Amino acid sequence: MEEKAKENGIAAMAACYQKFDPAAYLQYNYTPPRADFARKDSIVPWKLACLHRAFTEGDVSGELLVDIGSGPTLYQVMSGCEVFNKLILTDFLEVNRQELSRWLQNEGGCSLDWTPYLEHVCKLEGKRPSAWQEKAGRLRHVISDILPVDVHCSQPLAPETLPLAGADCLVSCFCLESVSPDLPAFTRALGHIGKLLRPGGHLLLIGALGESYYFGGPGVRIPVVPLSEAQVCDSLKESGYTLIRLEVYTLPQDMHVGVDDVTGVFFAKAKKE
Ligand SMILES: C[S@@+](CC[C@H](N)C(=O)[O-])C[C@H]1O[C@@H](n2cnc3c(N)ncnc32)[C@H](O)[C@@H]1O
Ligand SMILES: O=[N+]([O-])c1ccc2c(c1)CN[C@@H](CO)C2
Repeated sequence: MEEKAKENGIAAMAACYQKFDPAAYLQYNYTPPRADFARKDSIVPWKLACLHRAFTEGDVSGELLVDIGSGPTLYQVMSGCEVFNKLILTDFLEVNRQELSRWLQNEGGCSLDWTPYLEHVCKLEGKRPSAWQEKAGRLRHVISDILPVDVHCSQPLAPETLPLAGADCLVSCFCLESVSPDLPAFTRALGHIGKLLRPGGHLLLIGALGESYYFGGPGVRIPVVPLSEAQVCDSLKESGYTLIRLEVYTLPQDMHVGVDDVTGVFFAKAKKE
């Protein structure tokens, strides 16, 4: 595809995000039924279990963890914050970075109460749920920056952000396929973020399968690259990763809540070659 068409597709996606509504997005995806800690088949507990296992099975280590496309959410780093001493959150939109900063400053005004998430991850770690306050304190202690990011740039973060060797681990959830105009752009973005990762570092990637759109707020319809498992595996391989594990969650009927047409969620643990 010639350069102008690529640029137009990326610009169109950026325009879609100008009306993204963090509070609505959190309401749609991070409250019951999709985030129901009493249900074994709820999506968020499944994601937290995948992340807990991936961060604690012994092969992931280092100093710096970077979350690409954090949005207004924190669940994705609640296990990783126990393994890394420095954590950088990133997002394309200031409204999301501001939502994260409000939580970090602990001065109220957050759109979602993360306590049930912190309690659930404590339980996964064999701690009593009331240890959630220590976990919140650990998370606030290790988050060093909340920075702008653009995965369509060959350098998604400002160059001085990372040590020369790169990050030791990346996590990215529901970002690349939700911000790319097509599959080639998704694969290019995967390559761009891979350059932030040191050789031998790990990528933990969560994303939507079979999704063609989602609502990022009332009436804010955002197109998504509909991915299959095979396409995820091919894109990882093409972008210089070795796949360690791919897990798939298929949505039960009552997890379809009218905010998207996602059919499944994938969790990939991969290593940069
Ligand atoms: C579907 S949300 C995912 C949020 C969160 N990671 C989660 O797990 O729910 C997609 C995020 O990608 C961000 N985004 C949009 N364009 C982007 C770009 N070009 N590069 C990086 N992130 C982008 C949006 O601001 C939004 O926060
Ligand atoms: O069920 N979930 O936990 C969940 C969380 C976030 C998102 C989805 C599902 C599906 N749509 C994506 C945007 O492409 C965002």
